[in-house]
Amino acid sequence: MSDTSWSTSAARTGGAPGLRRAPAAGGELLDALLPLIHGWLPQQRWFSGKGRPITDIRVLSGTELAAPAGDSSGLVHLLLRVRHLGSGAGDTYQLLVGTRTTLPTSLAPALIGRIDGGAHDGLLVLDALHDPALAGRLLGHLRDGDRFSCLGFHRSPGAEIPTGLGPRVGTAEQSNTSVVFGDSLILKVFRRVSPGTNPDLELTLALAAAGSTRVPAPVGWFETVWPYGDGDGAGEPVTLGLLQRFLPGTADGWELALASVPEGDFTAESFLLGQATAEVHTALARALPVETLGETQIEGLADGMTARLEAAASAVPALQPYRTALRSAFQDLAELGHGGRTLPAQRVHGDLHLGQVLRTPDGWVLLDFEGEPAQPIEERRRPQPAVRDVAAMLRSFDYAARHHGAGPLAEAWAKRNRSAFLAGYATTGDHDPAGEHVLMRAFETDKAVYECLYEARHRPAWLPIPMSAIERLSASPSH
Ligand SMILES: Nc1ncnc2c1ncn2[C@@H]1O[C@H](COP(=O)(O)OP(=O)(O)O)[C@@H](O)[C@H]1O
Ligand SMILES: O=P(O)(O)O[C@H]1O[C@H](CO)[C@@H](O[C@H]2O[C@H](CO)[C@@H](O)[C@H](O)[C@H]2O)[C@H](O)[C@H]1O
Repeated sequence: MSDTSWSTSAARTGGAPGLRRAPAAGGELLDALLPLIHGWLPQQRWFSGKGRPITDIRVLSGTELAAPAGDSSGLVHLLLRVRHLGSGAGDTYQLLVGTRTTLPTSLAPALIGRIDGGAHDGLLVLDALHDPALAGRLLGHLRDGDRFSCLGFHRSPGAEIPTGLGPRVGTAEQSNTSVVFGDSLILKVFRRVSPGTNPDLELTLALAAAGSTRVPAPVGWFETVWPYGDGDGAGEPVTLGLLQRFLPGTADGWELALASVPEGDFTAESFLLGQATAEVHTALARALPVETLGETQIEGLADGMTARLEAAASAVPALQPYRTALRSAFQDLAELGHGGRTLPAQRVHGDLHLGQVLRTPDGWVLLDFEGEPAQPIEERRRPQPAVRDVAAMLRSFDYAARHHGAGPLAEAWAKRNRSAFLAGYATTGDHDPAGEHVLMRAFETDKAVYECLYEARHRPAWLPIPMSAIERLSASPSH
């Protein structure tokens, strides 16, 4: 299949990447697209730089995905480096941009803008994932295992990708964009990307290969090569999208839990969720490398948590009064190591919460193994104590309980479900985290600190939820 690509420079041009081999038409199209994207990008839910003025948008790579004969619409894959006032290297975003000469009314919400002047005057530019025909073309590339320059599409061995599946974009508030095809498949297109295989792909493939049914089966993926010619990550793979089986008619744990707060009985589900989490941990520990953390590594873990606390406290003033008390949770963790304790570490989910689990008729399924989106991929791929996920899920019960306000009933709901989850985990896992007070307090504190920063940035009205945990955790010593 032919392709036109505008790759990035391998050479250093004043420290910044630039375009190499830009065919006149391609370069012109990119020049015309960028001003439109500049205005559109900050309005997207997945754009993480909201509120910070954009100083610079640079095309790291632009690849045209050739159209089938007779199709006049264009499809261009872009990796864009966006920099903000006062920030360093910036973030890299993935866009799939469609071009059309006319636009049916139904596609109006997908419109990014209209090119005004030049060789492409009047061309309509749209978010291709919201255009069913263009999204269908992407699925076709996955089916056929196509390659366009560095952009490679893959179908999992033995997996089938049927034709004729109608696409629709998922409505969930997301960090990425997912397209559901005919209630059979779901394609998650990662929006903010970085060098390295995304753990969502890596762990899903590993779990499926191990025969686990606790993740939707991976069906395909597409990737490229990190387009910087120099510096960190040069030449590393970059995961761009993951196609999985869609599980229709399921409800996520957040919706189900909320429906039972504060008086309903959700404990049987929480117990099963604890079991499912432990099963996934066991499978991950068997399938992927494990480590034993000794004194120095445990100290490093505790130092990392302290550093996160300090960074969060500078950004969220409400955390300031609790800094000393919270630091003690991390000091106690370091003391475990000094006292000769070692900790098993393994690959984990990394951002487990009730919104990341689906209840199917056969039980709970875990989604989105990406880890915390703000962490570098290298960090997210590091083996860690499995209790990180356990503590994160406990936080989620607290969130659900307090979603409609605090009170004794909400508190009792959280307590019941946290205990049931821990009990379920202990019956299936190889250890009982409930007895690990120091570990649990350190990881729960670390998560609540992360949540304060997350909420302050994304949903300030929710900040009181993690802040109430901060109050509780700072008042309760580990011993
Ligand atoms: N395989 C699937 N089957 C059914 N629904 C899914 C599936 N994968 C994701 N979803 C739905 O899409 C939502 C977002 O998916 P997720 O992987 O968490 O994306 P993001 O990383 O953008 O948050 C989930 O909460 C769930 O409701
Ligand atoms: O789902 P994402 O991978 O985008 O994760 C981020 O957003 C989550 C919110 O959507 C956030 O989770 C926090 O809020 C949840 C309720 O909305 C709650 O269940 C979680 O326990 C709480 O941490 C997550 O932290 C963030 O990384």
